[in-house]
Amino acid sequence: MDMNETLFDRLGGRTGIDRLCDRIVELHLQNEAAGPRYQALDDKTLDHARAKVKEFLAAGSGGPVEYTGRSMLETHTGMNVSAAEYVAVVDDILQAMTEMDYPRPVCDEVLGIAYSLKSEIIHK
Ligand code: HEM
Repeated sequence: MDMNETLFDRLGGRTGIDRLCDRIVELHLQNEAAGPRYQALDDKTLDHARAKVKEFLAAGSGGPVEYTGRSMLETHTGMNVSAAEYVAVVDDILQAMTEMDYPRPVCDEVLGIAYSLKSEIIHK
């Protein structure tokens, strides 16, 4: 592995990240635990959230992108997201990455980012 390559590059740049996030949101919509949260959104709100998630991962993985969305705390405050919903969302991330054949170390890095955000998202 080229250690100079950013996570953004290893995710396939913006093309790979956009495709990955599309699949993650598709899985969220079908998810038994977390699905209702996303099904409840109107198309415009869901499209907006999907676009911001792409930007968030592109910026957070070291890509040449600025995140212009709301903070994780601000976004999820008032939702009272449960720990079970959180696990369900992280499961979808791993499933999408596995389907897309990302190497395990790349999956682990993304899951690490997801877990690092947990306290900003659940029970808020
Ligand atoms: C790794 C964990 C997560 C990340 C990185 C994440 C990221 C984001 C981002 C970037 C947005 C859009 C922010 C904006 O509009 O400016 C968003 C919105 C949203 N997230 Fe999360 N999220 C996570 C976990 C969750 C969980 C566990 C749930 C609950 C099942 C959830 C439910 C939602 C909903 C419903 C919205 C749309 C809010 C709205 O605009 O009304 N998220 N999330």
